[in-house]
Amino acid sequence: MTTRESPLRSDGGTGARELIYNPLSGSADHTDEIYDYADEYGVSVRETSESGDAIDLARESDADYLGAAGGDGTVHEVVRGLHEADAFDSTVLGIVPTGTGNNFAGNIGVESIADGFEVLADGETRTIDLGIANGRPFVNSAIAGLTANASSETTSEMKDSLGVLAYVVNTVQTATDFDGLPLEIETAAGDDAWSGDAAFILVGNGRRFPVEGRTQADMEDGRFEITVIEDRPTGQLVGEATLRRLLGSDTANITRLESSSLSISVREGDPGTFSLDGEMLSARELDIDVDASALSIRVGDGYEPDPPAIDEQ
Ligand SMILES: Nc1ncnc2c1ncn2[C@@H]1O[C@H](COP(=O)(O)OP(=O)(O)OP(=O)(O)O)[C@@H](O)[C@H]1O
Repeated sequence: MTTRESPLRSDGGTGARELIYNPLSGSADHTDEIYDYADEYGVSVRETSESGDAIDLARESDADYLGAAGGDGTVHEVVRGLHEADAFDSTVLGIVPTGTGNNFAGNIGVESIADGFEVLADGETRTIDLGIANGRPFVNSAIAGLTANASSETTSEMKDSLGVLAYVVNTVQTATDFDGLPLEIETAAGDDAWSGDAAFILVGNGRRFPVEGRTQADMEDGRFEITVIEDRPTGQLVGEATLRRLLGSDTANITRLESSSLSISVREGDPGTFSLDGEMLSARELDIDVDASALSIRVGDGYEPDPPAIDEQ
C-alpha cells in the first residue's frame, strides 16, 4: 500500500503521456472530445482499429503515463499489453471512461472523460493489486458460471445500488438457458474450500459484489473477495423481487471467502467459460493469484484505499 508520486523509469523517464483510445467504445462519439482534452493536457493519442489492438499498442508503448480510453474491455487489453512487456514498474496507468461498461473507472474514482484526463495528469498514484488467472492479468474481476454479457448492460447506477443483485438479475435475464456449474474451489490456505453447483463464482480484485452498496473493493490488501452464489432452479432466480428475497439476507445462497490465491475447477462435463474483466476464456481449471501492489495507477478523489467491509456498509 504505497503511494508513488514519481514512479517512472529507473532511467528517469520523460513524463511522456499517451492514450490508447478505442473510438468505437460506448456511443462511439467521443473522438472530438478526446482530441480536445489530449491537446490541452499534452497527451498523444493512439487509436485502436480492431479488437486486440490495445494489447499491442500498450506492449509497444514507452510512455511513462499510459491512459486507456474505452470501456472495461480496453482497460483489460492495455493491462495485458503492459503485463506482456513487463512494464508495470515503469508505467503509470490512467483510465478515461468512454465505454458502455466503465465499472473499473468508477471503482478508482474516475467518473467522466474530463475527470480521466485530469486524474491522468495530476491524480494521486497508488499501487494496487493485480489478479493473474492462468497467466493472464485482470484488474477488476474473474467470474465463473453464467457469464452472459451482463456487466455492459447493467448501468453504473444500478450496479452501485444493487451490487451482486444487479449482476445476477441482468445475467439471468440475458441468459437463454441456465444451468449451474459443478465447481470446486480451493484456496491458498486450504481451509477455505467450496464444492457444489454454482450459478456464479465472482472473484473480485477491484470490484466486489455486495448485495447492496458500493462495489469498489480493497485493491491494496493482497487478497481477493470471493462470492459464491449457489445454483437455484431457473424459476426461482427470475425477477428482482424474488432475488432480493433469496439473496437479501446474504446468507443461505451466498458464501463469501477471502484469499490471495485460489483455483476453480469444473468437476465434470465441458470446460467452463470464465470472464476476466468481461473478456472470455474457456478452461477446465482456473488458477488465480494476486500479484500484490503490482500496478501503479492514477486514481480520482472518490477512490477509497480502505473501503468499509461488505457487512459494514
Ligand atoms: N477499433 C476497434 N474496433 C472494433 N473492436 C474494438 C476496437 N477497439 C477495441 N475493440 C474491442 O471492443 C471491445 C469492447 O471495448 P470497450 O470495453 O472499450 O468498449 P465498450 O463500449 O465498453 O464495450 P462493451 O459494450 O463491451 O462494454 C473490446 O473487447 C476490444 O477488444
